[in-house]
Amino acid sequence: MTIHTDTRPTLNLIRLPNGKGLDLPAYETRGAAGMDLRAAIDEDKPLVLAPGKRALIPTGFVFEIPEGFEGQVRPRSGLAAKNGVTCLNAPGTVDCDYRGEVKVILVNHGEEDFTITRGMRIAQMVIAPFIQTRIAEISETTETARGAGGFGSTGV
Ligand SMILES: O=c1ccn([C@H]2C[C@H](O)[C@@H](COP(=O)(O)OP(=O)(O)OP(=O)(O)O)O2)c(=O)[nH]1
Ligand SMILES: [Mg+2]
Repeated sequence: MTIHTDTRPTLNLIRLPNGKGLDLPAYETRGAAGMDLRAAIDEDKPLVLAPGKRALIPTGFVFEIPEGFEGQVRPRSGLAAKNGVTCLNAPGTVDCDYRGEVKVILVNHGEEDFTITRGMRIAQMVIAPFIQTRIAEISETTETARGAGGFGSTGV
């Protein structure tokens, strides 16, 4: 018999009053990189995002992201491709010391109104490791072949 242990880090979360009854953020498939986040808006107050407009949408949860990891709030490609709806600040950064409600900044780059209803999966969050560096001010950098070339310097 093989005993499978789940070695994944744990993501603790707290459900806020506006998250009552919402499905937990979840990985929709076995290999999904991101867990989908749902709109914790009022059932009887759908949010109509007009073309060019943005909105800060609550998810109903506070996440306790493990130390050394961040949450990256990213768009869902389906909303982007079909409706032109994306995360304005993609990827949004959720710090591991943040203890407020995770929110999603959606923008409608499409040509039609986009209606967001309670529980709609509006974005996804990827948990990724990060490092912090020591920061040191210096007077000269090392020489490299690239030098200061960038922004298309190597051609198309
Ligand atoms: O899409 C996002 C981006 C950020 N946050 C929360 C978690 C994050 O830890 C905090 C601060 O984000 P950020 O550092 O990107 O924003 P800021 O404008 O620099 O605010 P602050 O001065 O609070 O750091 O806001 C979200 O809930 N969703
Ligand atoms: Mg900041």
